[in-house]
Amino acid sequence: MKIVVLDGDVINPGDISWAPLEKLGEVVIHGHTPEDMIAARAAGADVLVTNKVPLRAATLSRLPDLRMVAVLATGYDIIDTADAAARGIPVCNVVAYGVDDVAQHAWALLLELCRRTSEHTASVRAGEWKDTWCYWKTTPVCLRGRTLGVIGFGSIGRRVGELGHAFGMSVLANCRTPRNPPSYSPFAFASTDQIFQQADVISLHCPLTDATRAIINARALARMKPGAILINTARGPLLDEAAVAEALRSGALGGLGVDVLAKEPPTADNPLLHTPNTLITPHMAWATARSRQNIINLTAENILRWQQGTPVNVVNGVKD
Ligand SMILES: NC(=O)C1=CN([C@@H]2O[C@H](COP(=O)(O)OP(=O)(O)OC[C@H]3O[C@@H](n4cnc5c(N)ncnc54)[C@H](O)[C@@H]3O)[C@@H](O)[C@H]2O)C=CC1
Ligand SMILES: O=C(O)C(=O)COP(=O)(O)O
Repeated sequence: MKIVVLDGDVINPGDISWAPLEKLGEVVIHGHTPEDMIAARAAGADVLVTNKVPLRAATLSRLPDLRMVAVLATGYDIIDTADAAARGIPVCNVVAYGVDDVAQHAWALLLELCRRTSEHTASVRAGEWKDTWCYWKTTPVCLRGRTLGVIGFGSIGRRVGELGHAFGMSVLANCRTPRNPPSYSPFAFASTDQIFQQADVISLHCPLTDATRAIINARALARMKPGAILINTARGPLLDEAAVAEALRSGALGGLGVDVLAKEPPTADNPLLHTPNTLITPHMAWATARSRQNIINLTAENILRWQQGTPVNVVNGVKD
């Protein structure tokens, strides 16, 4: 069994172990693979392991040896899963490897937008704390009593909701199939429209699909409460970035905290690089050593279960 990792550098810069994968067969690990080198590197591989190297239909058509794809992530929008299914190739993702990491990161962005600790530290360091015992550059925001809208109420969205409840917020949640409401209150399942209209804070935790692409567009922004805060730790293309930038510039949107952008790394003309009240982190919500090791462990488990004929976490319905 030959297993080829197309892009191992980000997930494992050397501080965690590939051993669980290496137990499964001959493993070749590439740091990164440009799209035009995928076919050559995949030659003879039964399993391709990818973190962010895309496997689109045109690429899959050039990989006759391929029998299984293992994604080193939860989000699998980089794979043409329908085309893989048509070729009988199962695609497996990693579920719930770092729920607390991503939820905590969403909250780090939100709390920073409400409290601006870095901005005030910079101000103090710049010598601006003088003549008075207290000052602020932006009025602090308290979240108790406000409404948190969570779009995508799976593993991460649910944890973000729990944290919202702990901060005294009412929680509204939107997902495809509303079920198993949490036990805390106030909580309600809601449509995206209700969330746009009622939430003071909106946090995105749905996958990127045709249904969710640009879910935050000019129309959605126009329905939001003036000064609402938007958090996106899911996928960049969930936002129409130009429309969000305009809403930030006009003040209609009070703050934006994102860990993901439509294009990563961003090009210099990304409109969110220059908007006010904006925090951007470089797709690192997931990246604790524990979570990265969890991904490798769970990917090895996905490959093992597929080898044994009892695949799990198959996202494109191919069961053998
Ligand atoms: N920034 C980062 O480092 C990370 C980002 N992610 C992103 O977060 C996303 C969520 O991760 P998990 O909570 O683990 O996934 P999950 O699969 O547990 O939850 C996703 C939820 O979204 C819902 N959903 C699907 N389509 C929807 C739609 N059209 N409208 C509303 N809700 C919809 C599903 O019903 C489910 O409740 C992933 O898809 C991934 O893109 C995940 C891990 C790390
Ligand atoms: O799991 C995901 O979907 C993430 O976004 C973060 O992890 P990744 O960079 O994709 O390995």
